[in-house]
Amino acid sequence: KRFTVGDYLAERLASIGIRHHFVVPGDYNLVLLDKLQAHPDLTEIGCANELNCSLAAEGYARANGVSVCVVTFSVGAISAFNGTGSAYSENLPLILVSGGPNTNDAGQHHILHHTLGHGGEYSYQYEMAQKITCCAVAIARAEEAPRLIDRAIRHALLARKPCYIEIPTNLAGAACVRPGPVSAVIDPVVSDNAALEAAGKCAAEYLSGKLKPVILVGPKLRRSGGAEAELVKLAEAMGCAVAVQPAAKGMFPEDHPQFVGIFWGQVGTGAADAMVAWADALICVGTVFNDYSTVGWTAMPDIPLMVAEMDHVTFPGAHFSRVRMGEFLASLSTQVTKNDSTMIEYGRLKPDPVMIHTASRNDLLTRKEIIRQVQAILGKDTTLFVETGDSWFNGVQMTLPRGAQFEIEMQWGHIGWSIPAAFGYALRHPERRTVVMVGDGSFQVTAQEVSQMVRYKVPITILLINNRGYTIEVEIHDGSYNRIKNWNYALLMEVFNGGDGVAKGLKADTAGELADAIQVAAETRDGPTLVECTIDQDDCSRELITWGHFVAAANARPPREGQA
Ligand SMILES: C/C(NCc1cnc(C)nc1N)=C(/S)[C@H](O)COP(=O)(O)OP(=O)(O)O
Ligand SMILES: [Mg+2]
Repeated sequence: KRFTVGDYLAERLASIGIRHHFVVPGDYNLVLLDKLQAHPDLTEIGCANELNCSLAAEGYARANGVSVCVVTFSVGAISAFNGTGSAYSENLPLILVSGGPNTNDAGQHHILHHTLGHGGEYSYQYEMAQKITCCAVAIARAEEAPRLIDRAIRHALLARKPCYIEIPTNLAGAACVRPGPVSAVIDPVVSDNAALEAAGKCAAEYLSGKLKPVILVGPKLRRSGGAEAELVKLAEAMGCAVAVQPAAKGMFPEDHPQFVGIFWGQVGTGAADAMVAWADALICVGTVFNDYSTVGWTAMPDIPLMVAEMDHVTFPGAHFSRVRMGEFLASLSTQVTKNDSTMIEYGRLKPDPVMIHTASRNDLLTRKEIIRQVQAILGKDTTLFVETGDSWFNGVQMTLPRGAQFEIEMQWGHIGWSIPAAFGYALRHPERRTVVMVGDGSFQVTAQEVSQMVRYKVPITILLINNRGYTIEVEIHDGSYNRIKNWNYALLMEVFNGGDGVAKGLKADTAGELADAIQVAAETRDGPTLVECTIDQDDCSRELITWGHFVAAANARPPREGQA
């Protein structure tokens, strides 16, 4: 049997640990899909559309570390660019593979279907892909496939960013040599010893004489290839307070005695805001200070920072390249001296879930009651996905028990991300309980992927918070455009079952109905359970209103002199 370009790609994908590939077929990629499907370690997962396909791959990369999405040229890839953008901004190595035109058509003024129809060059997609990936390759001859495929995949793994591989429809089945050792693609970059040592000395200087050091954890702690264990070791060597940015929730254990809460300005939790403001030294690990995580730039640390990133460390007045985060944290934890002055009584988190009043069964459902009931089901094997919307604030306020995971897409913030992303994630982690909190507006964007959860029997609990519209936008700046057409969401499961599925769609208008629905979902392992939770349109968190005000103010800043 001839070994082909498609087989080469399949072999590489399997050898870097991918077990599921997300696809939407099209005549530019059918032969390629045959080759991928033929690989014994790869399972083909069909998606309803390419936006969902790319977002499912984004979610899979959260679980697996790397993922692949395979689409057809132009009409497919341009939708998949959105999930690729999410992977880029969320630092996830998603491999975007697109079928491409037959190599005989380029430069012949042939007008091809699915393309812009000008009969000219067909490199526009590859050029667009270069903007949203760390490495884009378009294979023009089978002989160059191994070099280009290996280069793209290695770049993605090292940079923790998506890459792009374009394979013409008539090359997927062309003869190709077999891949060499996979170590050539996956071997990590290690620190430069001299830089590592110098960075350690600089850190000791930065910390010496400081009275109140605090560690601030950001999302790139995990996204940089996981230095979470080293971070706990450093924190325990110092004994100081540890605050966590909202997009990093769950990356430091919340039951740890040094955890002081989520640092999100005045909408954070516990003592985090006060402790970060009080610190005289901040060790920032994988932090991202964007407009949303700083509450419209109102919650920015105002002291000189020490920042550890995936492959460099910076201090006030010093920068050290090729210092890997994990190695730096590990070496630092052997050098620092204990300084637990920030572990004051005020900082110790009180588990506040008990503070929420328990509604009686017939009470109309409220946001707080939903939080209370979801908090009660969080366990060591739960992963909670929180969608853009008030679900961000509801989820951030929950307390994660040891082992519970939290997934949020706070940099890209694409409403609807959570449905396909949770689907991709749960395929890779069938042993975990995946729970999604998603608003009605977001759900309407990618609802089709629930049918794939039914098809692949993925046990996900979807808590759809129906507050009749785009409430985040209402709090930022209201208008008619924030109203949406209400659906009968619970009935959708009948539609998605299509006569042969068994998934359940339940409606919860009262506290009792929610409790019953959560119980049904907990017992359902052979497919998703959708619970439509009805709450009042104005029942949103105080934090959303505060945050919305400051984000609106940041958006409204007048143009600078000469910009108007
Ligand atoms: C429309 C938009 N953001 C703008 C937006 C528009 N388009 C995409 C793809 N992503 C986005 N974030 C947002 S946050 C809605 O309030 C979400 O509504 P919903 O899911 O219903 O949640 P809440 O009611 O809790 O806000
Ligand atoms: Mg809503």
